[in-house]
Amino acid sequence: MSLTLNRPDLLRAQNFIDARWRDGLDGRVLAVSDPALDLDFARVPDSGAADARAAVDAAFAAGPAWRALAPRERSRLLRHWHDLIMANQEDLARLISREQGKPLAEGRGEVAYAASYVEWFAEEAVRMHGDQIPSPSPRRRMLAVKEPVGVVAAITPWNFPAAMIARKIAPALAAGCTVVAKPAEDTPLTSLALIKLLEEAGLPHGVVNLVTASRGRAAEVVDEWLADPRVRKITFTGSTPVGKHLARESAGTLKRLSLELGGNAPFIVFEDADLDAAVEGLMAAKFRNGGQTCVCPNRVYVHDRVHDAFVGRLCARVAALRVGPASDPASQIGPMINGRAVDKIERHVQDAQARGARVMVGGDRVRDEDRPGPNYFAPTVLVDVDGTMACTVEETFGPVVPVTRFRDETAVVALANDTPFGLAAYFYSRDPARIRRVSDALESGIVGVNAGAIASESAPFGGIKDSGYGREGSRQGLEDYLQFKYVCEDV
Ligand SMILES: NC(=O)c1ccc[n+]([C@@H]2O[C@H](COP(=O)([O-])OP(=O)(O)OC[C@H]3O[C@@H](n4cnc5c(N)ncnc54)[C@H](O)[C@@H]3O)[C@@H](O)[C@H]2O)c1
Ligand SMILES: O=C[C@H](O)CS(=O)(=O)O
Repeated sequence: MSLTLNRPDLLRAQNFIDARWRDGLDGRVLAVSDPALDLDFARVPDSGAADARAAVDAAFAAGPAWRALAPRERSRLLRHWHDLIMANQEDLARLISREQGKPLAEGRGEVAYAASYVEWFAEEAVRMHGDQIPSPSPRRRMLAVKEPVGVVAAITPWNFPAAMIARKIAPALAAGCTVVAKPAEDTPLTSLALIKLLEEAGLPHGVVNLVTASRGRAAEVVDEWLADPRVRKITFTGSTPVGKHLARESAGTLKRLSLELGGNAPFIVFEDADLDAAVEGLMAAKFRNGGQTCVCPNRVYVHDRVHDAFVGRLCARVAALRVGPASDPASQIGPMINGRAVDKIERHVQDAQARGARVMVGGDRVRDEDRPGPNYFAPTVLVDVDGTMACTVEETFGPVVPVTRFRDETAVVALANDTPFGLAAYFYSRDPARIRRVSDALESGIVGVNAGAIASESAPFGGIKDSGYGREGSRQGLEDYLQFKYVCEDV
């Protein structure tokens, strides 16, 4: 099925380096597949080290002029980019849904979410205030000046192909940095379209450069950036193993790092919770993007006293979810990104069942005339889940809700924290003292209290422990692209 765009020129097939759209230097190409049918529908360059080097050459050369540009001018470019993104929201949503699989309504929502980061940092660009330090002597002037870190390498995942790259490029540009970027091999088209719009917004030559590469050549491209001393920062969103690899390999040139990694979020329903609110919060947090979200609940703990009532209401809502392709406006759960993802989800469900869990809803792949592709999995609720099961230890990254009973607050908080990860955690309670206790005790970068939809450009997004470090969005998000210079002047 062809991809219909109001602006066909937003479907790009080349890298963007030094303000030129160009093929990969060795001519190799990467097919882009539609997860709904597992069929290739587009081609982009399968870039290598030479393309990566050319991107850094351009970004490094563009650095001084971009850094010297008045912050208000950088802000104006970002505001124009924001306006162009929103003016092309439908086309960008279609690209997201086609290459990533999420329902079109979610694609539209992601475009607006991505644009909100661009708008936020258009506003922050003119607020990069340093400090004048009180001097011990009238002859001495002491300043703490904020300066851009320099060339930034941005590497992004497939699950939010617009939002993840927008929330890296926008603060980098606001801070006065230049950028080389590589999107995930499954979803390069959205990033390329966003760069096309950034070019139209007036991006100067070399300020942002994007190369695409296959999974097999991603390391070749990124290793080039890791070894290049001109690259001063890596901002990465993706799996923890790759994040740890980048941290190790960037040590040679002591780059700054922002790592937004994997998660294993607990979702706790206490006996005093508003059960309807908790069900709606779980539905919002769990089934966004079919569960392919780093902050989605991966473990659900429900107090024994309300377990059966909660599970009954939850199962009714989950059973009603419609699974299907983005081309069906009624779809609420799209295909998973690829066969590897579906295999992992199936492995988690079968492992849980083998260890004693019961399937209340779903539990299997879905494939029929309405869902002809191989990448659909039914929204699933498991009960009698325990900590020996893979679905509670590993990030499932799919539409599976594993439910465990608990009776004691201290014990359930210990369970919630019993993971190497620490990105997001959620709980529902109407007891103010408990809300304070549990918010303080949970080991995660983000805590949702009686709230399932927590993402916002104005909040510091990021994790602790094996979920990484650094923050994206908020005032803090700009600091990751800045460094202090202490100026001490005797007059
Ligand atoms: N914390 C967050 O904000 C956040 C957001 C989205 C996804 N994630 C995590 O990402 C994972 C799923 O995304 P994914 O499958 O794209 O992750 P991934 O780590 O496999 O890939 C992420 C990016 O890294 C690149 N990459 C892969 N191997 C590489 C290597 N050896 N060297 C250099 N680059 C390499 C990929 O091409 C891609 O662009 C999940 O664990 C999810 O939790 C985290
Ligand atoms: O998948 C990870 C994303 O960062 C989630 S969110 O869109 O920022 O909530």
